[in-house]
Amino acid sequence: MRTINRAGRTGVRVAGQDWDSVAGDLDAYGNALTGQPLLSPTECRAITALYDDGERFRTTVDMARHRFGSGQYRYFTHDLPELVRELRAALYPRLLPVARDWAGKLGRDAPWPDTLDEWLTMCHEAGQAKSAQILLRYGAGDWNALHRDVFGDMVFPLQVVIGLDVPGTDFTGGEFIMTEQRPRAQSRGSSATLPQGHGLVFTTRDRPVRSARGWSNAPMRHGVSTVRSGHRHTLGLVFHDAA
Ligand SMILES: O=C(O)CCC(=O)C(=O)O
Ligand SMILES: [Fe+2]
Repeated sequence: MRTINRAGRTGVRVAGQDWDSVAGDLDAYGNALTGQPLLSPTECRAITALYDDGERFRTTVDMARHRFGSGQYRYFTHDLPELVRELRAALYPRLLPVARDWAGKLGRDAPWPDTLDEWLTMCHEAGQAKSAQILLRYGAGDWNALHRDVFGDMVFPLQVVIGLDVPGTDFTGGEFIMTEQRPRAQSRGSSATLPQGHGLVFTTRDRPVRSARGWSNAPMRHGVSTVRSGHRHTLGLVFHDAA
């Protein structure tokens, strides 16, 4: 795709985000929008156009068939588009301080090395060797059930979804939604509309929340509310690989 030569810009855009603000929102809500786009509208359209290029993907999931909701998503092969590879590698070290901080608060090991490549080698050696990067396509009536993208013991605690369409113009409905299961209490919900090209960083499995005795573990789930009209595409970046 033509964006290949501009892939270096992605690293610049990742570096230009206000990561302190992202970390603050992650601590408060378990999810955080990037304040600035990670992808230009042209790049968003180029990635969306890949959806119909079957060679790019290792598997296609019909969400209704698995009772995951309604709609479709496709797992990229390891031969990721340059832009996607660069984005994932640039995001990993930005999320690492939060991952390590959360593990410390929960009294857990923090097995994640400084670079994504080293972490992926660990995933592969542990038997999680398949690409987990996905492109999702939702039409009117489609939705994504509340879930967690965990494929085994190797888990990076944060992931990123990037909106590829313009909400309100290309589609209506289709909000990103999250629930936080509070210790010994009812769950809290949150939602986000993803502006085109913007990323939403969110909790993969669980996160520390303050409790009377220090920190408790709050299980989190994410999904997408029903798309009312149009089409909604997203790029899902997960930092561990799949089994
Ligand atoms: O389409 C979305 O906003 C969320 C997709 C999703 O489940 C993910 O990226 O893990
Ligand atoms: Fe997901």
